[in-house]
Amino acid sequence: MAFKIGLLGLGTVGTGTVQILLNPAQRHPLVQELELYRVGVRSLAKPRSVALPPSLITTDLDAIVTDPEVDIVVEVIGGLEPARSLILKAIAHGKHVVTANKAAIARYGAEIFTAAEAAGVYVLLEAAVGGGIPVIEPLKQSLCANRILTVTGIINGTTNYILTRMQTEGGDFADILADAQRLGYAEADPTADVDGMDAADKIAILASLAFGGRIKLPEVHCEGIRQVSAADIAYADKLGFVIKLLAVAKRESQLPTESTEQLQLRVHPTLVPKSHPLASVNDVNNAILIEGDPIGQVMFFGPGAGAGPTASAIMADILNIAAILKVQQSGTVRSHGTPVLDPLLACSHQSYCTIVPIEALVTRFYARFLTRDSPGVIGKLGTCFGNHDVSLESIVQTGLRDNLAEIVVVTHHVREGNFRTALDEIRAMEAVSSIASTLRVL
Ligand SMILES: NC(=O)C1=CN([C@@H]2O[C@H](COP(=O)(O)OP(=O)(O)OC[C@H]3O[C@@H](n4cnc5c(N)ncnc54)[C@H](OP(=O)(O)O)[C@@H]3O)[C@@H](O)[C@H]2O)C=CC1
Ligand SMILES: N[C@@H](CC=O)C(=O)O
Ligand code: NA
Repeated sequence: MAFKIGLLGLGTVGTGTVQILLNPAQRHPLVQELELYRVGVRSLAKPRSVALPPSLITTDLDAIVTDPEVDIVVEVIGGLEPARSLILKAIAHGKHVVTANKAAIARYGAEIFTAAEAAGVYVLLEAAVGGGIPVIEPLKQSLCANRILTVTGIINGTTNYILTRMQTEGGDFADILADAQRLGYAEADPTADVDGMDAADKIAILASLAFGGRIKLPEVHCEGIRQVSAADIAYADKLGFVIKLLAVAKRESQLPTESTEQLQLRVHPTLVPKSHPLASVNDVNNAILIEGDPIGQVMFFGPGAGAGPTASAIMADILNIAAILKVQQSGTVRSHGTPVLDPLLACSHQSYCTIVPIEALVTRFYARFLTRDSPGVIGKLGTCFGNHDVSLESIVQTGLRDNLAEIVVVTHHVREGNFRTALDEIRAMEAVSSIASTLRVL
């Protein structure tokens, strides 16, 4: 008997998923036991790049998630509503759910997973982070014996694509973003990509899995790439760095004996040393570097967006569920009432993680100043930083821009609050025209 799939959405990811479902040859034999039963869309009139019988397609998505015949609902419509309500309704009707929707999971994960636990169904989301890269399942299963210390990732394909092209060809931001949209990488509203919110959603999901607690999304510090200029990219290059939008989740207390469990959780453009493994992750590729005890460092790398890669992750989740259903059907697993869920696949956190405020963060910074070209300015900047306990690794005048001296500073590890206070004082100095940019350094 085939497992029936109710697919919500036939856009980039939905189409990629249908292409796999309709072409099972040379894939896992279980793919042949899946039946594309209904497909929900917004517009029946829209031309589709996959040929499906019109009777399969409907605009009544409610009817799909409540249909007693459907075993697995695949939600790839995106956005918050009606995605959230449809997922909850599917769960209430005993359906397992597969979703790529990091925005909905990062905001409503607590509600969704609590409902799934009560109903005894799985909600799987491999496609939601890192597109085609297997990272959710490895975190839940292959790495589950580790104490995770840090998760550092390039987890937005659109911004990595934009930064890579700005770096290599110095192209125009708007043109490159339009290319990312055309290639199906960007969200329906690309603001979420460009301003870091998409990466914030994803790091919240990864942190929850890595550190075993729920995350309040507004506590994730989030900066996007709009302020990254061609000048910063050029200076970073001269100093031996590339600029990447990094998402970081880090346990503050590295010792298991320390009682307070606090996390750093942040997304921001970062100067990454060219020798670092994340520096060479280019274009739409994503990479997630995980440090755990006892494994050490392990990096997951691959295509972070696009139809085929994301559909690969969706299909992995569908097949995981189908495999469990098959075992249950064969009678080797008996369940009474609500089925018992596989604890490594399900998600049952109850408590919230504590996030450290960004002012308390200790990190390195790069800053670029435009000042009057007069004697003593570098000294004044250095003294001000020193007064606030901000130790400098380098301070150089790089040249003149618009008749102003351009001074670039790289700090040692400093407390963010101290650095910001020093900047406030520097901004008020008569000789300082502007602080053109500040970026963190890995
Ligand atoms: N694109 C990518 O590379 C990746 C996307 N994701 C996630 O996957 C999800 C889907 O993304 P993507 O495929 O790019 O999105 P698209 O915009 O390409 O497709 C969305 C699909 O959902 C349908 N849809 C949207 N809203 C409704 C609604 N209210 N009622 C009925 N149907 C609706 C649309 O119908 P119609 O076709 O009729 O307009 C369309 O078929 C998102 O959550 C996204 O974040 C995750 C990883 C990578
Ligand atoms: N818009 C996202 C798509 C995948 O999650 C991205 O660019 O990474
Ligand atoms: Na993934």
